Amino acid sequence: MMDTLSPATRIVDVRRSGRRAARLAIASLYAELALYPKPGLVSLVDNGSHTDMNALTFMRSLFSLRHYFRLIFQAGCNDAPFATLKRLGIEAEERMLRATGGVNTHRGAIFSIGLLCAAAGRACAHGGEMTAAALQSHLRAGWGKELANHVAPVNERSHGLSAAALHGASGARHEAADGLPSVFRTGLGALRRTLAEGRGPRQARIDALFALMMHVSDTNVVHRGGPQGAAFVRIQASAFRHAGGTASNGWEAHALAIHRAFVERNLSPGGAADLLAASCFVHALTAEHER
Ligand SMILES: CC(C)(COP(=O)(O)OP(=O)(O)OC[C@H]1O[C@@H](n2cnc3c(N)ncnc32)[C@H](O[C@H]2O[C@H](COP(=O)(O)OP(=O)(O)OP(=O)(O)O)[C@@H](O)[C@H]2O)[C@@H]1O)[C@@H](O)C(=O)NCCC(=O)NCCS
Ligand SMILES: Nc1ncnc2[nH]cnc12
Repeated sequence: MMDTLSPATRIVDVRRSGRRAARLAIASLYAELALYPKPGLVSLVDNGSHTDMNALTFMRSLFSLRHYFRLIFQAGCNDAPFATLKRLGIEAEERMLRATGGVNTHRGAIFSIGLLCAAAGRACAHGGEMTAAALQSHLRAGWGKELANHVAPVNERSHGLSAAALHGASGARHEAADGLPSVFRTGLGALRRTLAEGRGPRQARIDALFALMMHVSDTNVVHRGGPQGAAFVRIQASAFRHAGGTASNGWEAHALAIHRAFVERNLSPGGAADLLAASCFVHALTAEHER
């Protein structure tokens, strides 16, 4: 679509879009935190399988990211190189750690939702409708090659890389290198299906989380519970979904029982939680163009 806006109007439009994207990113992180029951994960009700963080830790963390998402959106508008995104991501991680007293709450979300904000900025600058397909296309066209190289960096250590080395878990790096299929296919698909069946946002987010837990190679789960823990998560998520998910009358008691089973086993699907927030972000950002 030809750009018919004047340069001054374009600048205002991009700034307004960046602020909107940042608001939606923070709102999506809060929507994930507030969802309950969420197997093994921190919510406003309890701390799940975590002794090092609670809802306040997550609130401090998401508030510390309010400028980051707007800045990385603007970097995307300017077609910034991956090195710029990486610098913004590392600076955001440092602010997150200062806000949480050193606890890793949103490292994965800084990565996945940060990349989506950059893709949104690129889509905004190139014009055209902000659809999910356009977002995924701009993510791949903008930084696909660098993300493919980001899969196994040298001289870095992390829980995710050790889970990959020890157990072959693929994690956030592979997810992004593949164009975030868990967001654009699994998470977004589950959100849309449940809403189309007439159930509300809470049920849609629960169904999306369990779909993600079934399909995602989550390095948090492998880091904490090894391959056996990962198998347990998949089996429980599959059982919930085969019982009908939130279409089943007893879904809440079933989800609560799974939450308690994960806590007993110290399991926490933090990767699936991040991807749920990322799916909620894409759904909100593209809603007006996907009718
Ligand atoms: C690419 C990075 C995310 C680094 O990835 P890597 O795997 O090397 O490093 P980790 O530190 O392990 O972070 C991975 C986090 O990503 C989330 N995650 C896991 N699996 C997936 C997946 N399949 N798809 C997407 N995301 C995934 C997950 O993050 C969430 O869980 C963490 C909280 O849970 P917890 O159990 O407490 O985690 P820990 O503290 O590690 O364990 P304990 O000590 O408590 O037992 C929290 O991070 C949530 O967000 C994984 O933890 C990226 O960070 C990177 O490369 N950064 C450098 C900057 C950069 O390049 N940025 C690019 C542009 S934005
Ligand atoms: N609610 C949550 N609990 C634990 N880890 C998480 N990672 C992202 N969201 C999380």
